[in-house]
Amino acid sequence: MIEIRDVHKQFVAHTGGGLFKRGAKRVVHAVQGLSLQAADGRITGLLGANGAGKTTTLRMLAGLFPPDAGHIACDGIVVRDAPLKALARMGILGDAHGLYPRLSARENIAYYGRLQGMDADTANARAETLARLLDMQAILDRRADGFSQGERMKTALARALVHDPANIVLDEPTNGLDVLATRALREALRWLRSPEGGAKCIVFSTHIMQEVEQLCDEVVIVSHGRSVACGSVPELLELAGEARFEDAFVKLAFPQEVAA
Ligand SMILES: Nc1ncnc2c1ncn2[C@@H]1O[C@H](COP(=O)(O)OP(=O)(O)OP(=O)(O)O)[C@@H](O)[C@H]1O
Repeated sequence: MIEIRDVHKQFVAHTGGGLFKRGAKRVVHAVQGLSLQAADGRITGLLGANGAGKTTTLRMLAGLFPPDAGHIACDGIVVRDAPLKALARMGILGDAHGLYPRLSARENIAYYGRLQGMDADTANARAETLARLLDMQAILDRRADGFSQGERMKTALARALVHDPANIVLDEPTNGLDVLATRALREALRWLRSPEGGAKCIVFSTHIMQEVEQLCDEVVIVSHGRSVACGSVPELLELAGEARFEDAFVKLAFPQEVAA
């Protein structure tokens, strides 16, 4: 279970300037009041436009930097207080997949297993199981350099799942994937959500409506760093009084623009 409560984060960005001139500083309010509650055995989508604050939120959940304010916990463990303990309960697929190019897919996966404290045989057996789940047996013993985008994503996802975490966090996982790879990923996520797949708590960010409609049990709409609405797709349609989800999203995420 993942709980994010009223989280805030601002950055100082440098604007303008030049080779010999300092630019001005500008405060960017990347996240300014975002909350999310993701339960086990459910897929929760963080849906927002470009720059809405999704990646920043997921990076704080992954303990990469702390929030300025607010509460982030995984299975009751506060990420800020015990990041390693919280991370051990999460499998994270970030926006950069960062595979070791000289290692095979199997070695990339097993190496992460070893870092998670698994012995070599267990890590290797787990790589085989995940290769079957993600339909990547054909590339398991190929070196990662030269992998396609879809092959890189599958390897990175298998690596994130090697320690069989109860919580799975994915940042825009279908970015750059073709229709078959996207469908395969959806299938894998549905299985991981099911009781046979471990009833995982799955959180992913996206700006793609179709993905949310097809996968999510719960959607949190993020706009300008804030969570502005949450619920199932039918609940959000009802809340917005719209028949199409895209129209509901625009109405809930950008009410001023719609009214103008
Ligand atoms: N390190 C940083 N320094 C300055 N500004 C940042 C930094 N990281 C993020 N931002 C800004 O914070 C805002 C939110 O960015 P974020 O990457 O979280 O959005 P997002 O919803 O993931 O967008 P996208 O869908 O385009 O990836 C943006 O305006 C971004 O420019």
